[in-house]
Amino acid sequence: MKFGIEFVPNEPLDKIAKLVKLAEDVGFEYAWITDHYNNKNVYEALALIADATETIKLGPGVTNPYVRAPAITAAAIATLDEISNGRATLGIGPGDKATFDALGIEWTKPVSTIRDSVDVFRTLLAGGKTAGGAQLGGVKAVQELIPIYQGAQGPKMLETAGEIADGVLINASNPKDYAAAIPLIEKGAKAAGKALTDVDVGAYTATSIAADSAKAANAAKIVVAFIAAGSPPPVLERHGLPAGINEKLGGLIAKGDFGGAIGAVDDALLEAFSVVGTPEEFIPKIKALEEGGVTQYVAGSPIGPNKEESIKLLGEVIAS
Ligand SMILES: C[C@H](OP(=O)(O)OC[C@@H](O)[C@@H](O)[C@@H](O)Cn1c2nc(=O)[nH]c(=O)c-2cc2ccc(O)cc21)C(=O)N[C@@H](CCC(=O)N[C@@H](CCC(=O)O)C(=O)O)C(=O)O
Repeated sequence: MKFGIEFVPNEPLDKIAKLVKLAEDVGFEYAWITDHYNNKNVYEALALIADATETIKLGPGVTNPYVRAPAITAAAIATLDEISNGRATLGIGPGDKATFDALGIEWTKPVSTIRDSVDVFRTLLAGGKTAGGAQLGGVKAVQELIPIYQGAQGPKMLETAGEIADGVLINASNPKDYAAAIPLIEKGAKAAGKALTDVDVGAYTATSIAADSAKAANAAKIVVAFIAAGSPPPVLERHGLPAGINEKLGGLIAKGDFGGAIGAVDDALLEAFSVVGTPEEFIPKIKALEEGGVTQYVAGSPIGPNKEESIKLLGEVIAS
């Protein structure tokens, strides 16, 4: 199992860079930085992280082909690859409607848009020219392939990821979600003449680890509340959760009653939408994901009550 870690660039970037260096030191292989317009810029964050680290692979987890033209993303990732001495990875996803509504961007045909953007990335990153005549010049044409990972959850997106991407990053924390996703990824991989083993299946989880189990669980509750609120009925059914819990949590969140939302998150919701506990409790949970076909465990927000402590504890899990 490979290990990755996610950071949201909404805190001081020098602090994030130090935490990524710590993650590298304890054995993490990938650092994924989220990309939302209302946070700090993903590429400036990645440049600082590249400068602070030596071996960890790093990239947006995930950007999208709507807020930046694919050629701009290709130039940004080629630049990151140059300044990180060949450690760049590119995570690309369809983004979300709320973001594009806020930015006045029309969000159409996400599957074909992702597919077309990956074509542009591969052409430009290999030093080629697109049909429209775009070509990277100022950055070293990247000879070796920069791995392209696709953020995906819907069935069509999962199948497309299996077909066109080197990896997939799935916002899910429970083996039941991978039991549903992996056959779709495999179908897409086979359509491209690949095997499932050619695709790095990344579990982009809501992680919270601490020496004290209850503290770990409590730190995850607000994140789980948001995930559950955004989960469609079929996902609730998959996890045996009560119908309407998404609306209930969504209502509490919408009126700013975060205490009420946290209070409504029980063990069943934690089990469905996060991986929480002590290092000893983590090991079988990660094993279960690995047996379910996950090949990269990505420790996503909140990571734990104290990020630095939690990264060190995850290092114990990686070493086990
Ligand atoms: C578009 C959507 O795809 P989805 O994969 O479910 O999108 C949910 C998320 O993956 C998407 O919002 C991501 O951008 C969210 N996301 C992030 N989004 C961000 O904006 N920033 C991030 O940092 C970020 C990180 C991230 C990490 C992992 C991850 O899995 C997702 C992440 C969907 O509805 N897909 C359906 C329908 C697709 C569809 O619209 N099909 C149409 C159009 C077909 C066409 O496009 O040609 C049709 O069939 O007619 C499907 O896959 O079946």
